[in-house]
Amino acid sequence: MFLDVSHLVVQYAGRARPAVADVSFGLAAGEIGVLIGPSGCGKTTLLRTVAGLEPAQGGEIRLSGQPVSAPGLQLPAEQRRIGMVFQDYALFPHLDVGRNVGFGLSALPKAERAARVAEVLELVGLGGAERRAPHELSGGQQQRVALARALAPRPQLMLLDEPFSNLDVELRERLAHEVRAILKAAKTTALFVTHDQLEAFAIGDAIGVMHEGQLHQWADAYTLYHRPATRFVADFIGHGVFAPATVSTVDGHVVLQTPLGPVNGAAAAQAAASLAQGGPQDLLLRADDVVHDDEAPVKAEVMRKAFRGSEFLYTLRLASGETVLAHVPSHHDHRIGEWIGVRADLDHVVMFPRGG
Ligand SMILES: Nc1ncnc2c1ncn2[C@@H]1O[C@H](COP(=O)(O)OP(=O)(O)OP(=O)(O)O)[C@@H](O)[C@H]1O
Repeated sequence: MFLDVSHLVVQYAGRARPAVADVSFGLAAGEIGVLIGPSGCGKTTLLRTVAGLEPAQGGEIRLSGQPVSAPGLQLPAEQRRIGMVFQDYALFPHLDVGRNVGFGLSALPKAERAARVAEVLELVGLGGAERRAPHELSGGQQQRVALARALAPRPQLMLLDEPFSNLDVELRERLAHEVRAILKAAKTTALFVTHDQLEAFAIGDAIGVMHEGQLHQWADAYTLYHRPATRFVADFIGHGVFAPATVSTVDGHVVLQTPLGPVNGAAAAQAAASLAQGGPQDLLLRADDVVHDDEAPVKAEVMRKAFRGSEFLYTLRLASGETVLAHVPSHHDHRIGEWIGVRADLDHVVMFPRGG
């Protein structure tokens, strides 16, 4: 692994619990990792510790095989060859774009510096912008200049902490894709922090979900969504609810009972196997497991709806009183208070012990 974080512990003085608690993960060279989690879960602390801006109390960080943080060792930030783009990492307002980008290149001869500045500006789509002043640029362009400035000295690792959080939603989504392309073109290994799932999915080769200092899962987006390792990850990623999982045998077949009616087949067999391990369990019902079907015998009342372009996210209440969420194509525009038919369409089941 190019970046190797192993059993890392970071605890602020006077705090009862560590901000980062026994966290381990790795990034291969050229890979982009994303840390995601609710406010206060320790993402920024972890990133700052990798950067060398916070001391670790335990564990090890290796960069390209070399320990940069270990018991008795904390390599200073400036010796780690790490580039950083932070939300509040503003450009120098009195320097033009070229001087901003060339800021970390003072060791290079003038001509080489100018060539490298031109090269990274080209990379971020701002070729020829050297003479422009930061205030003449849009927020998105300024962040691309900040990215160019961080990339210019050829860091071995890039760290980005919510670099788009001051920008509007549409621009954020576009920039997320652009930044991924730029980092890939620069063949840079990068670790990115966000609390926005769509941003994480757009950027990350691997995504780590953190909660209260712990890393619950480190996996690609597909695995996080479909095979969440813990109940917290299942709840945090995507839209869904938990319902009690029970199986029964009907005419010799195993049937999974859900609030949306019985489910047969592979999903039922999988649920039965999981329940056989003992103890009550809950079944995750994602919004895309709940299908609107006028013919379905189970009806649900539309409580809320959020328009998302191609689909609605409906919040539905069943006659049994339980709430479920459903993604429904947006041409099915039902009124609040209307009752619509719903059924479960489970490809596989995700279950966790109750109360876990
Ligand atoms: N300098 C500090 N001194 C003491 N405690 C701190 C310090 N910085 C952060 N903390 C605490 O450490 C925990 C993790 O904070 P951190 O900023 O790493 O979380 P985060 O996931 O990045 O949150 P956010 O998304 O809100 O930025 C929180 O409980 C926070 O209050």
